[in-house]
Amino acid sequence: MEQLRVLELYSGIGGMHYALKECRVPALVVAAVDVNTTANEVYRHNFPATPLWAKTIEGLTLDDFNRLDFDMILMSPPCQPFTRIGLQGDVSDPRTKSFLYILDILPRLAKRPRFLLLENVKGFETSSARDALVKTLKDCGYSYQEFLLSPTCLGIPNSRLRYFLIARVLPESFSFQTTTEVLVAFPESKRGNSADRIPNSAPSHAPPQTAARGGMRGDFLEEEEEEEEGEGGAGRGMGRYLLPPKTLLRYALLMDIVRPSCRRSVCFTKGYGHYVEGTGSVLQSCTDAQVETAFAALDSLTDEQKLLQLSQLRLRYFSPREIANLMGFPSHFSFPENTTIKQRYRVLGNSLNVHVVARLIALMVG
Ligand SMILES: C[S@@+](CC[C@H](N)C(=O)[O-])C[C@H]1O[C@@H](n2cnc3c(N)ncnc32)[C@H](O)[C@@H]1O
Repeated sequence: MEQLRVLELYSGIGGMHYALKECRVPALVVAAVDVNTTANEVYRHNFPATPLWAKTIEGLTLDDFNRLDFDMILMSPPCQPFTRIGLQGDVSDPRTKSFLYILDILPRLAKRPRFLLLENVKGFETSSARDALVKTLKDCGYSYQEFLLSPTCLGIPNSRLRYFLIARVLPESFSFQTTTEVLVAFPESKRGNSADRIPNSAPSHAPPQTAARGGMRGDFLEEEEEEEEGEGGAGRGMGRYLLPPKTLLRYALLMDIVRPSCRRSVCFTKGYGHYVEGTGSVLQSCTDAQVETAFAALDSLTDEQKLLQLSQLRLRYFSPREIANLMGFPSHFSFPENTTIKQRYRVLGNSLNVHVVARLIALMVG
């Protein structure tokens, strides 16, 4: 296959770019576009050779698009207009404007891209934005398939249920039978191509199949460096991720606690490390202690006693590196030194599972 020219829209920290590399399709990202300064710094740090356009998508003209002469669009438009906890502003939310602009540009391009992949949150599938996308694709002569997939379906111990759509320009056809239903698992390829083999052959940080057996330890977690910790355990090593006393007291009962041997964790979102409820799991780093004992009769204790009891578990946040591991970022992915921990959580929370998208790209082009 000749090298595909890929346009990465809403590029963030480059989750799509890593997925493209992982699936080993000969491809070149001809431009990545995003307005977020922090995300762009991380992107540039990891992909210094890729042209990064730090501007709004609505700011690109039809000529700009045509000059890029691309074969594939990979995109993750902002998801807030479609989330359950958002206001579900859908197409009337100003954050959907750039996406509608892309739909307006697509039929007017000098050359229709052969492939298109979109990622968004669960909820997008029932939106008017999705209806507009599907209508545009049909009008422009694409076949498409929609999915709701979580990394757990690849044996990765992290939930992140997301909507995906892959499209291919007719008369080219997909290697699997498309359906109008939203698929919740990867379909079997009729061509017996490489889509199913990606996680085995790719140089990924953690082969999902071993993760399914071994839990998080070894494959996803960083070493605990106890000797580096300062007073109270909140030193420079992993101790810096310990939950502060205030958080322990206020939110202990609301947290999703996992042990290193666990094969699950909840979706990490952009507020992780800052807000506790519903933003991601916390890790019980001392496994000698029992959760049941630490939580026993908490109501009857003074704050001081509660803290003493809860601190046996050594509950800590997953580090940004660990979250990147769970999201399938390769071990050579890194952050610029000046990116704060809070910024790291934010941009990771906005990103995607690289292994899931790698599979989808392989399925799309296969
Ligand atoms: C869901 S995140 C995409 C994350 C990306 N796939 C990754 O792996 O990090 C959406 C991104 O779109 C960017 N964005 C939102 N509106 C934009 C616009 N109008 N033009 C360009 N970028 C935009 C945000 O800055 C954010 O980084």
